[in-house]
Amino acid sequence: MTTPFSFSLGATDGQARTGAITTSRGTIRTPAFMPVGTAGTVKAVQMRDVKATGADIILGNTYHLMLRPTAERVARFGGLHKFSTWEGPILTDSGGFQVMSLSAMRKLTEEGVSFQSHIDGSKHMLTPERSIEIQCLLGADIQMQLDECPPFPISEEASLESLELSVRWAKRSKAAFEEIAGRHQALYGIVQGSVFPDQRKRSAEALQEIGFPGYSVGGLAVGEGREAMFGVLDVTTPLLPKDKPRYLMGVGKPLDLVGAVERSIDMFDCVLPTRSGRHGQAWTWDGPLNLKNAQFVDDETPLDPASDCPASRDYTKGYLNHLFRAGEYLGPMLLSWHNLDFYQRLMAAMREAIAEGRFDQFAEEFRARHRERKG
Ligand SMILES: CCOC(=O)Nc1nc2cc3nc(NC)[nH]c3cc2c(=O)[nH]1
Repeated sequence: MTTPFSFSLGATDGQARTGAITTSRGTIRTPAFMPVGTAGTVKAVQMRDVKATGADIILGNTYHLMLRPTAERVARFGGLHKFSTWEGPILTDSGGFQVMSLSAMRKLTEEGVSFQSHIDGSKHMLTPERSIEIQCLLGADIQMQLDECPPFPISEEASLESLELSVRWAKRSKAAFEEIAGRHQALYGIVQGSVFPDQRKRSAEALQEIGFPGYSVGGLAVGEGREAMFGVLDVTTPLLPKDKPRYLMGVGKPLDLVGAVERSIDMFDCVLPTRSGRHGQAWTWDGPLNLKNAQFVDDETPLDPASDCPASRDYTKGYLNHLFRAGEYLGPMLLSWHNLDFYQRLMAAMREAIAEGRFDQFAEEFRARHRERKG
């Protein structure tokens, strides 16, 4: 655990950029997509297969793991890497977003968030300090400050109050992190301010005052829509230091990823490839396919013959259709695996296009080909 966290910028092409994040557990090629490993598992996909798709880093959720099996038990197993057998870098969230979206009886105060577990109703308190303690017990290489993700829409004054709280929690998170984290670990600040440009500026400046090795853009992908999200990125990313990674949380569909890379985002996480895969939706260069659809019953072609991922190359759409109609476990397993492989191929294609100075052309061709809705 000696290699300190560092980010080196590679090629740039307009606002888009490539880079490499060095951690003590390996290098992350950016722009990067992080498969979501909510409860210490990327649902229905083995870690060796997640790695085979090209993922350099996965995400773990503090809220889920603190409730079950608890952070202390994961620590007794040697941390989340050993427990889950994922040997590469792990990023954990701070738990705030999921407490607000999953737990019951939650009460938010200056101190933190008290809530009842959605699993067994047990009472818990998440403070900036406790969130950092949990993320350190898990052994996360990249950690998040505890923040408040405001609902959308929200009034300007309520949004300002929320971002000010998140800034105070950023300070407390960093103080706690400096007390107990290792030099190989990094803590990101989270920019809030909803859809208000002046508030995004205020949040970005306040966080840089505190100083972080990376910055997340929070408060997005909460129903504001693609154009409003891009609009917030247009005003926010230019305010952030160019030599530090920018992470857009909870995003997104392939067209969201392309548009956000175009607006200089370096890191993404989203449950979409795995969650939609479990329900029969396959993501492809031409757009999403619902493999349960009758049109695929006799389809003898694979999802992507050009891929080296067995799930994309070795199975016909007709077989996948059959698996989902029969309710077979292998259906969600193969489609989650394929979707993760497609997402990594998209990220690799974007990294290559940026490095070769042809990202605009790539984005234009992708947007022309990738039909999100039929017709
Ligand atoms: C992943 C690290 O996140 C945090 O610790 N806080 C945080 N998480 C978010 C997750 C989000 N997911 C979506 N859409 C699916 N939007 C999100 C926003 C946040 C956020 O503001 N703050």
